[in-house]
Amino acid sequence: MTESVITTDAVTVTAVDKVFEAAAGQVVALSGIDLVVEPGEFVSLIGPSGCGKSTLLRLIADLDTPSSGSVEVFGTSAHQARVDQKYGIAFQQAGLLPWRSVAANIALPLELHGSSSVETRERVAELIALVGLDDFGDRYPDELSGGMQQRVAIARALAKKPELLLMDEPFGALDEMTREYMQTELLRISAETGAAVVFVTHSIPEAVYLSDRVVVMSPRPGRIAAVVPMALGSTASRADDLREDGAFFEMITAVREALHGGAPASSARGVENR
Ligand SMILES: Nc1ncnc2c1ncn2[C@@H]1O[C@H](COP(=O)(O)OP(=O)(O)OP(=O)(O)O)[C@@H](O)[C@H]1O
Repeated sequence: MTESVITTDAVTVTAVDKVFEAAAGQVVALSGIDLVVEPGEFVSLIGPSGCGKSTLLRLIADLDTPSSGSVEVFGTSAHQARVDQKYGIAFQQAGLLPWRSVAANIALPLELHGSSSVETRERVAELIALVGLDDFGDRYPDELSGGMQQRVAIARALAKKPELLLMDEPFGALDEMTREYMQTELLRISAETGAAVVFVTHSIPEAVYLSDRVVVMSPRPGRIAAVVPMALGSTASRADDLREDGAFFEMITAVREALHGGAPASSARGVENR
């Protein structure tokens, strides 16, 4: 007799449409979206400006609801997953509270969830070490660089040990060197925590470097045009020198061609080749 192992997807998006009622009429932001993200998998969403990347992430995060179709997170509704704090979320702006220290910012979700002060202190110390901010726990956000602020935001998102991280251009405001460094750090952190990640980006190399699969979207209405698997080995084993590897450039070309419907072409509006 063979044993069957039942695994629950991290994210299951089924036949999702999203229509906004705007003053100028209806905007069909998403149409017929089907997407499954496996536990521990790193999936990036890329596509031209306005193709619905942020809208899709917001539906997964239960910050908005689909017009039709369904979104499940670890087998429950997106709403229930939010209530159960099954995911952490990080945006382009770190969104830290300026009057709270680094440690107190990271502690916030734990305090809101009623963790004891001993538990909170121990978990905050673990998280500060995880994101490499030892010695900065007592500092305030305005004393930190942009990259350090994003580390705090990532630590805060991980506070409740979520098995899913939702990230909307978290490194978009960083300079190129800091951005590459943070990408490598994010892969280390996601390997250490085992969390699945859904990551919105405008950068093709960023999507390629980070992802197991890159989801390429097309606009008006926002659809999934292609899903490109990255033949670059496990994300946990990727290091900086991958950026100079021929296989890396091949994957960049594959994503760029998918963005242009298979034809080699110049850059799509809102998508960066750097
Ligand atoms: N609250 C809203 N009301 C009306 N229209 C909206 C709303 N939110 C998004 N849209 C529209 O839905 C479409 C998709 O927007 P969304 O922000 O998801 O795109 P995006 O791919 O993340 O864009 P960008 O790359 O520029 O951030 C756009 O046409 C946008 O104008």
